[in-house]
Amino acid sequence: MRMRRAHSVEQVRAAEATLLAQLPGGTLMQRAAYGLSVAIGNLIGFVYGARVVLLVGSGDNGGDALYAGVLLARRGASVTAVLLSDRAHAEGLAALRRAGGRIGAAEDIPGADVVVDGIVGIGGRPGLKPEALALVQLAARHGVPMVAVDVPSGVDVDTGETPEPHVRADLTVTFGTHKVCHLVDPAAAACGTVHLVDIGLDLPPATAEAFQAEDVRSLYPVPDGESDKYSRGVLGLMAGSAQYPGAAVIATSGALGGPVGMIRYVGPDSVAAEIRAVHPEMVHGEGRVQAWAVGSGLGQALDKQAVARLLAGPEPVVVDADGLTAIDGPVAAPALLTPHAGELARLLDVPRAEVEARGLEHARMAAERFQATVLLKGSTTVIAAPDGRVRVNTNASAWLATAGSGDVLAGLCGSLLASGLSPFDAGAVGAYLHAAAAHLAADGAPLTAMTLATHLPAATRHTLTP
Ligand SMILES: NC(=O)C1=CN([C@@H]2O[C@H](COP(=O)(O)OP(=O)(O)OC[C@H]3O[C@@H](n4cnc5c(N)ncnc54)[C@H](OP(=O)(O)O)[C@@H]3O)[C@@H](O)[C@H]2O)[C@@H](O)CC1
Ligand SMILES: [K+]
Repeated sequence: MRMRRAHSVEQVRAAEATLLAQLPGGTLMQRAAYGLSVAIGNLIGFVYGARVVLLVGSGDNGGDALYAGVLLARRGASVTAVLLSDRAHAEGLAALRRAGGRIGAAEDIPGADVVVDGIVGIGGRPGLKPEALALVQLAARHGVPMVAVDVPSGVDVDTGETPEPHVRADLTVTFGTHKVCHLVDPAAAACGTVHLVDIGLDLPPATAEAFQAEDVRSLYPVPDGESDKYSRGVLGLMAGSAQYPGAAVIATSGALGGPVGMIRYVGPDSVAAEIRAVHPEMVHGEGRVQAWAVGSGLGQALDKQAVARLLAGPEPVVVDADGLTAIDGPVAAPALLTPHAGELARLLDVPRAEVEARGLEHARMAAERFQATVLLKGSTTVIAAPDGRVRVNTNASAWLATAGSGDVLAGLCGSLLASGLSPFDAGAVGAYLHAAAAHLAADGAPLTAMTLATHLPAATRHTLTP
């Protein structure tokens, strides 16, 4: 499967307007409603005799729900529409009545087989009005599956933020393209499974992209017959300390689980000895490198000037953990910064809760301010380039939240940089493979950073094998 692309509401509206001008009225809504009705049937597993409740708001989102209701009613479903506005889509409502649907109320919800959220779509503001919220909560209390039309009503479509109450769907059926809220948490978590229905929109470059295996395959630096350890790339590692020697061991493991040909460690003898005990192939001491990974576990041993020299230098550099504290302005080197929410909050001097609530916005802000690619770690990892492009990684495993997991990622991303990927590509490929390794290693149970790192080759093999 190819990259999942998300577009902004503005982009969708523009593409829709072009197409609307070429097609008979109502065609797009019919395409959307047909895809929606099929997806609803697939979710509940039957249509004939199914009890379907539509929550219908004032706009075209409600119109989609009504026309999907028409198609389901024609196939033998019992369809009721709960109208949340006296301006519900008039033609859709008339068509539903003709197909045998009726106007319903809250008491239809507890016995329903599915509730369809047509409250608001891309025209919605965040939040639900009290009446809508009560209906949504009623469905949740009775465990009735919820299908969101286009987006779960109440989320912020263009940012993935959820400042107000919103729908939590089991399935979201969207049209034409993904929206940012389908890819970026916390809204993405409220979408359930996302099903995309093609309605023929001709779209510009995406606002955000989510990598799939095929995208990783097209970028991964696979060595060829001419490769040697130097041409595959040498990674300089400035990580770990007497205080945290393990971070250097783990980052080395992450790097060796990537495509790099050799690791040079720069740091104290005692830490080098610990790395060597696990990875005898590591080389200790300065020398030519194609990229740097700095920061993991430096603790009080952090030499800000040494990090600042790398940030000013020509080689690309991954900056993680303590290394991030050396950044106070635009970075000259091609750089990939890998903060978690707390570290990004410190970098931007804003409260952590703001970064957690509005990750995409803050990752973008930092990328622009520091002229570096910013990979913000989280349940969806956001990767923002200084030119405004955004990628998100949506296949994370909750087991990844374990000590040392970030050191593995920093090493892996460094390895990808040293092999020639740009910071933006290294971030996206690194985040994807890191998560893929976590799924393999955890397999539904806890994992450690070292097991995560040792599963990188298998995760890479799975991903690179079509
Ligand atoms: N674009 C496409 O390609 C296609 C689009 N299609 C469909 O159209 C949908 C967009 O429809 P839309 O433009 O009519 O807007 P929609 O989301 O139904 O909102 C309508 C009105 O709701 C109101 N409102 C706002 N916030 C609210 C809130 N929190 N709680 C309650 N009410 C709220 C506000 O009205 P106001 O309150 O300001 O009077 C607003 O004007 C799209 O998502 C997709 O499903 C497909 O049919 C085919 C192809
Ligand atoms: K909706």
